[in-house]
Amino acid sequence: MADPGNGLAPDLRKRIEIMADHIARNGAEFETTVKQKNASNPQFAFLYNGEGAEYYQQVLAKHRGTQAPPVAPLRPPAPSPTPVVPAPVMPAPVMPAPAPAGQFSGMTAPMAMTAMANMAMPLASPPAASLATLLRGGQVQGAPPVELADVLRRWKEPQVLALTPEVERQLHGVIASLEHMASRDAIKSGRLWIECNSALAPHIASHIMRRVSFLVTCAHRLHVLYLVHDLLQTEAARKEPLFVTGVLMGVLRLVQLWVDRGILSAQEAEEVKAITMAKELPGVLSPQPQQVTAAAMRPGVPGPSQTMPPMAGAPRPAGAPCLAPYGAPMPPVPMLHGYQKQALAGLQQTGIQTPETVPVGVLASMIASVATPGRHVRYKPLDPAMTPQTLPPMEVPTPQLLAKVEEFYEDLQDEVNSSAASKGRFEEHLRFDTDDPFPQLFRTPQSPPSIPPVVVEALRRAMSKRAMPQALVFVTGNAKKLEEVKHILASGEEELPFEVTSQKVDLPELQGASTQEIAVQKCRLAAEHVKGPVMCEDTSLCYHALKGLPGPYIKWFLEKLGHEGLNKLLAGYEDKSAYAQCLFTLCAGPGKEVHVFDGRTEGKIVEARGPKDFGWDPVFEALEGEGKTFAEMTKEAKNAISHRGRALQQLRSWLIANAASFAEESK
Ligand SMILES: O=c1[nH]c(=O)c2ncn([C@@H]3O[C@H](COP(=O)(O)OP(=O)(O)OP(=O)(O)O)[C@@H](O)[C@H]3O)c2[nH]1
Ligand SMILES: [Mg+2]
Repeated sequence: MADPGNGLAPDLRKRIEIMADHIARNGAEFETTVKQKNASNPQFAFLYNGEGAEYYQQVLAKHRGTQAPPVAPLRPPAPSPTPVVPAPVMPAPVMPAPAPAGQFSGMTAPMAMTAMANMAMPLASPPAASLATLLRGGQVQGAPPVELADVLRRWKEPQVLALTPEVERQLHGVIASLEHMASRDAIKSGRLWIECNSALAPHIASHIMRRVSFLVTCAHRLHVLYLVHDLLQTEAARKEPLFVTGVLMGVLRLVQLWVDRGILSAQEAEEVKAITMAKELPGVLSPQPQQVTAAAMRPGVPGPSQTMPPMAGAPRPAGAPCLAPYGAPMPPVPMLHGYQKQALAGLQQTGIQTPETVPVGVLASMIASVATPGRHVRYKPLDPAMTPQTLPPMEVPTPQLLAKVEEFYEDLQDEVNSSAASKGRFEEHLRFDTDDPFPQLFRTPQSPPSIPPVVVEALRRAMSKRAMPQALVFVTGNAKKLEEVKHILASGEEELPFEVTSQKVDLPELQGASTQEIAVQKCRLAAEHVKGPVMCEDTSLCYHALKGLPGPYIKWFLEKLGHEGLNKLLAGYEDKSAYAQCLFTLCAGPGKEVHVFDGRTEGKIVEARGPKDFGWDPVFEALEGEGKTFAEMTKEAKNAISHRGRALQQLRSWLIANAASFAEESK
């Protein structure tokens, strides 16, 4: 087919393309107005089937994703028999669209949260004005005109105050808890946390905004949005909202931003604004919700219950975490191209409408409801059936996690059994517990009165336990070492402030490096492997006559030469002395500092005596061993003087002295 644009003057082509773009974005009323304004302008004859009309229809159809209608033969514009009253047009945006980076900084809490609605979902594109149709199920009458330019002039960006690292860390935890699922519990505890920190609400909201920009999956964004939704709903149900004031202007500005970005047409924005300004929430939706929904869904586009793809421009490499680690530099802001609207599928709308029964994109009306004095929104907690979850398969809870849950419920039960006493203690904690690792969480005057103190206390205790690492993993491939380490730790006077578990991993060991370097490298690998706090050890047997050899390579010497060979190595030397060295290493997690603890025992190499179940024990006679080889000694006697016992004793003392900082480092 011939290109109808061929042969047109370049400037006419350009004019046509620009006009088609504007009209496609701004809708039918915009087109009507432009036509009326240019009825006698030959430069826009293509609007009236004049020169370039076919090309114009083609470009327009391309923008709208439809087929171009056939163009009628050239004819002059028909004079209108009656004067046509121009339809209202959206005022031209007076604010430039902000750059993507930092676009949400400086917003108030609710505004920032509203903006999240904007960012939360890449959705299906309903037909034009379907958003309004879904919202209203009929005409919105009497919406007062909004002087947008005036609103925008008066609206000021609020100052953003920094959060303390501790609060930011806790917020990170709240967001991370929503990565896979917006479970009731996760939403509820997230909301309680924000409420407990309501004095910092605007700060928290802007931080949520910042972090939400970097969440890779839309499911995660959506879940954070549910948290915000729940928070606002709870706020709305309060007589005196904690922090939502002066929201309306922010909402209006956001609507304008949505128009600027092509998310809403001018027509849709006008209707959203009308709803935001309306005195009442819209009534019951259309009696045929299924039909509305079907019309709003585009075939082939995943519905809310299906898996949504990650945001455009932010592909997630396999296995990469959804949430940037706390304190990590943020990656570039994902582009927001591709955001489109969608209705929630399958909503059965009956009875009084609450904001939750309205598709998520309608946060504007929710917030306006909250912000307007005297307007009350019925609170309805999140219903998982109404909140689509795009979940990866659930991980099976680890026995450790289950044990912690068990412990929590035991604590709770204890508290219920002695509630009077616990109440007193709870109040005491509120005032005096300066060691509380989560002070902001439980010491604010606005702790919700609805939470029974026993629950808060149990939660506080559970959380302070969480301040310690769940487990310190001893990584070794050597069962005999593990046996000795367990024995040494169990027999110590002071209990290690960490629960030591073990993982059997044969880690590769550096060659040609010093014993110290080998041990440090081994521990780093272990921390990477475990992704958490670890301890390791590396044992050497060093002959003085051989200037420290075999040293860290004793494992391979022993394997190839056996006990006899280990003796023969010294055949040509008078000096049979040697020392056993154990380097215990400790690391709080991947990339963290490795602490080294060096334990040594002097002795000499002798002919094998005693049980042969552990390494070179039968050929090593310690100076303090009263003539016995390590193999001939009891476990207790060996551990009391052994290289391992000594290194582990140092590690234990260090950990006891540095428990809090190590626990902090391992988070
Ligand atoms: O008689 C012994 N008394 C000990 O007290 C002792 N501690 C370690 N060893 C042996 O010395 C080599 C060290 O190598 P090593 O530190 O790399 O250990 P490993 O590779 O077996 O385990 P790990 O590295 O996974 O922890 C290995 O052959 C160990 O069996 C010992 N022999
Ligand atoms: Mg080894």
